[in-house]
Amino acid sequence: MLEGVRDAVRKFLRSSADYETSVNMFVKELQKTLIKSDVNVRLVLQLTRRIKERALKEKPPPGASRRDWFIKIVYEELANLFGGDVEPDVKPKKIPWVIMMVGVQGSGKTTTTGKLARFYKVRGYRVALVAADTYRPGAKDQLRQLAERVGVLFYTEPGDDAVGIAKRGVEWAKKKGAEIIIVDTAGRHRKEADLLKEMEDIAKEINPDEVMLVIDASIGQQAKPLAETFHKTTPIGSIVITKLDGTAKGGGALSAVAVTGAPIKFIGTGEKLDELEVFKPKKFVARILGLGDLEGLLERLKEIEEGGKLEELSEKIMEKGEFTLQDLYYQIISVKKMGSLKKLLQMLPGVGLAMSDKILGQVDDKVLDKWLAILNSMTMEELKKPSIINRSRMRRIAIGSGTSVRDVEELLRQYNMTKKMIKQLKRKKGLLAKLMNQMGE
Ligand SMILES: Nc1nc2c(ncn2[C@@H]2O[C@H](COP(=O)(O)OP(=O)(O)OP(=O)(O)O)[C@@H](O)[C@H]2O)c(=O)[nH]1
Repeated sequence: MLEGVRDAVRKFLRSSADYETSVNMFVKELQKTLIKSDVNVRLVLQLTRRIKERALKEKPPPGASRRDWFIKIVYEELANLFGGDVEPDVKPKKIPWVIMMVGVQGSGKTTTTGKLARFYKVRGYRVALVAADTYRPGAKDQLRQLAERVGVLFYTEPGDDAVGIAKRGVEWAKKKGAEIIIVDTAGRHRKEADLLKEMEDIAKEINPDEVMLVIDASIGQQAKPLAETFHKTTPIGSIVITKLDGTAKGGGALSAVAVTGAPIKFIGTGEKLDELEVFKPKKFVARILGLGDLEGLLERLKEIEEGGKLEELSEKIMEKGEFTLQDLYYQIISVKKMGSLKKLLQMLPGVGLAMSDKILGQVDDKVLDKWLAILNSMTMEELKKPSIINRSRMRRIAIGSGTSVRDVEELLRQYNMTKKMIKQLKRKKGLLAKLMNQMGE
């Protein structure tokens, strides 16, 4: 789902067009993908307007590139679209905790009841399931089988007294010492009004601690009126969106529900019993954006924001005896934050060593800025593994940083020299330590 976003991010980070053009291109692709995923058009426009506004207004902290900062903005705004910075609380607030499952037929309600039983069982709770769907033939048996497979308590009765079954089931489960009691209810009746009435009656009788509404993701933005209808009858405590694995419309369902303010607690991502996830908007969006890239990027921005730990950085490098472009990058950023090139030269084994006295004389802050621009145009992978930087990558980096291929080559040459020196130093230190040890023996 939303694969288009990941592609757009990739294109954006690699694009050699200027910043504003790249932003506009990205925003257009984002709009297309979201609308295809059935996100409400008004929401999409609001979102992209905010992204553009922030992209033009916000200044990244020194050392961070505008492009990286832009991805951070997109990340935050998309997370907002899907519910913001919440991490749902799935721990029962008291014991026993009674959950009543509601939702239309076919939404995956019974399957989700089984998944929840498993979810809580593996977290150490004693779970009981109560089958009170007296309308769909086979629903009770389906739940009984799920209960057996998961290995939890199970209650039902023959007949169609849904309210009575629910009530007696909950009482029975409490007597059996169940800590989590989940009641499955019908998803269809001859008339919608009857279904809602039954829901209301069951809720009155068993007084659930949580009413959980199950929604099939493939209904897209129709999830909003559905959630509202159910909420009017019985206040909905939480929502599960199922079948996110099988539809392109998941983005629509998630954003539509997020707008209502009802917390989405879980998402279903497959038919198997363990395919249930606690829904965390930020984690979800990170996945959409392509987690690998994003992790590196957020890590970079965090380092930049914290910054200033020059000695630590240097110590780490000497300890490892290895020096990557990423190290160089962080060092330069820290130096920029401190604002003095002299300090850099005193403290950095990396850059300091790389610059012979002759070069030292020529170096000024402009060189640092140039290097920073070059490093900023590299991908995380390139920073960590500079050996992959071939001619075509060099060209891209040069264009992205507004420098020349020769500048990129020069930086790499200096870097390689430094790397060698650090290795030698490390070896020397190691030898020295060995010698000292032998002498001490
Ligand atoms: N791919 C996928 N399929 C799911 C998921 N959740 C449920 N299903 C499937 O959806 C179908 C309907 O699920 P049920 O649990 O039987 O439907 P229900 O909502 O309980 O129906 P009623 O009991 O009549 O209300 C089944 O084939 C499930 O395997 C999911 O997250 N992903």
